[in-house]
Amino acid sequence: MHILADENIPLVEAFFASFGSIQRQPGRAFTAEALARADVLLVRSVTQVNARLLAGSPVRFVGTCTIGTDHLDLDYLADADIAWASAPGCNARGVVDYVLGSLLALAEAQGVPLSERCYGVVGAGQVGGRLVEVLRGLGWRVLVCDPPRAAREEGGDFVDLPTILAECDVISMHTPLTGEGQWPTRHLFGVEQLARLKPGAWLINASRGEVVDNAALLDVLQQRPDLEAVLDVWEGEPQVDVVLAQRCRIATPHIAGYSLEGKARGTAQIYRAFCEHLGVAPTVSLETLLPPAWLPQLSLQAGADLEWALAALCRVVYDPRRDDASFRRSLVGNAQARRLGFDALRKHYPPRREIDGLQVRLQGDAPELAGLVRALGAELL
Ligand SMILES: NC(=O)c1ccc[n+]([C@@H]2O[C@H](COP(=O)([O-])OP(=O)(O)OC[C@H]3O[C@@H](n4cnc5c(N)ncnc54)[C@H](O)[C@@H]3O)[C@@H](O)[C@H]2O)c1
Ligand SMILES: O=C(O)[C@H](O)[C@H](O)COP(=O)(O)O
Repeated sequence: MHILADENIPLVEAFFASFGSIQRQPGRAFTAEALARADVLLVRSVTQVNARLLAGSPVRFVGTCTIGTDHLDLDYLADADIAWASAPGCNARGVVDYVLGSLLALAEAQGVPLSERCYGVVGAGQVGGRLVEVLRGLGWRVLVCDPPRAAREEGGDFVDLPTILAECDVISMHTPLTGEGQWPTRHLFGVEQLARLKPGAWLINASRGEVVDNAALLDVLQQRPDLEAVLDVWEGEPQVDVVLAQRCRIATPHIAGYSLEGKARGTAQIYRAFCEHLGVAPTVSLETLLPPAWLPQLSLQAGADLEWALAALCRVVYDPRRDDASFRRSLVGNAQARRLGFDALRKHYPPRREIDGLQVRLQGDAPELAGLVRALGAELL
C-alpha cells in the first residue's frame, strides 16, 4: 500500500508506517506522479479533493486531519466510491483558547470588563458548543444561534441571527462553510448583517474566511471606528487583504486550532478511521506519542481578582497576540511573498499546549476562583 500525505501532518509515520510506504509532499502541490501510485491520501484543509485531483488515481481512502470538510467534494467521493474520513472536534479546544485570548486582548485594548458583555455564538457544534460551555461557566451572558440544531432539538435555547446582531456585544462565528441547503453560511455576514452590528461590537471569525464577506467587513470597519474584528481565516487565503488585516485587532494565518494536541489528535482520529475502514484493530495510541505535559503547575491565592486570574491562566498557556505579531511582520513584499509567508508561519508553528491541561492549586477559601478554573476546564489540585 502507498500512502501520500501532506508534509504538514504530524505523526503520519508513527501511525501509518505499518500499512506500507509513505510519501510526503506539500498539500497545495501534490504531483500527478505521486497521486498515480497512491492508495491512500492524507490531507489538510489546503488541498481541494475533487475529480480534478483524483480522477484516474488508485486512491481508495481520503483522510483529512481537520474538522472542516469544505475542501472535499463529497459528492464526487461518493460517486467514485472513495471512502473518506475527517477528524471532528480534534482541534476544537485550540480554537476556544484562541477566542479566549482574543477576548482578553480586546478587553485590555478597550478597557471593557469581559463579564459585562453579551456574547453571541453562531454555530454551536464541536467548537462553538465548547466555547458556549466555557463562557457560560465563567458566568457570562451567552446567546446561541444554530438554526440546524434549533430545528432538531425541541425546546433548545437558541435565538436567530437578527437577535444576535441586535443584542450581542461580541459575536464569534463557528459554522461550517456551506453554499447550499437550508442554512447556507457563505457570506452569512454580508453587508446587511454587518450594518446591524451594535455600537462597539467585536466580531471574531475563526471558522472559514468565506463566512464573512471580507470586502463588506473592510468597508464597515473603515466607516465605523467603534467596531473591532479578530480574523484567523480569510476569503481567498493564503492571499490576505493587507488593509483588512491591518485594521483587525488580532489577525492570524489560520492557526486558531493549531495546538500541539489538536494537530496530533487529527492524525490519530484519521488513523482510527482508516483501521475501521480496513476492519483491523488500532495498535498505536496517541498517548504514547504526545510529548510530556510541560505546562507549569500554578498556585492562586484567595482574593485574587477574577479578570486578572483569567488572563493569567489563559496567557500562561497561549496568547494569540504572539501569532498576530508574527503575521503582521509577514505582511510585506509582493502578493506571492505574502502567500508564502502565510504558509510558512503555519508550517513552522511553535508548539502550543491547551488551557485545559493546566493544573491549579488554590490557597485559602476561594470558591469563585475554583469556578473560574473549572470553567476553563483546568484541573484543580
Ligand atoms: N481556524 C481554525 O483553525 C479552525 C479549527 C477548527 C475548525 N474550524 C472551522 O470552524 C467551524 C466550526 O467547526 P466545528 O467543528 O464546530 O463544526 P461542527 O460541524 O461541529 O459545528 C458547526 C455548527 O454550525 C451549525 N450551523 C450550520 N449552519 C449554520 C448557520 N447557517 N447558522 C448557524 N449555525 C449553523 C451546525 O448546526 C453545527 O452545530 C468549521 O468551519 C471548521 O472548519 C476552524
Ligand atoms: O478545519 C480545521 O480543522 C482547521 O481549520 C484546520 O486544521 C486548519 O489547518 P490546516 O488543515 O489548514 O493546516
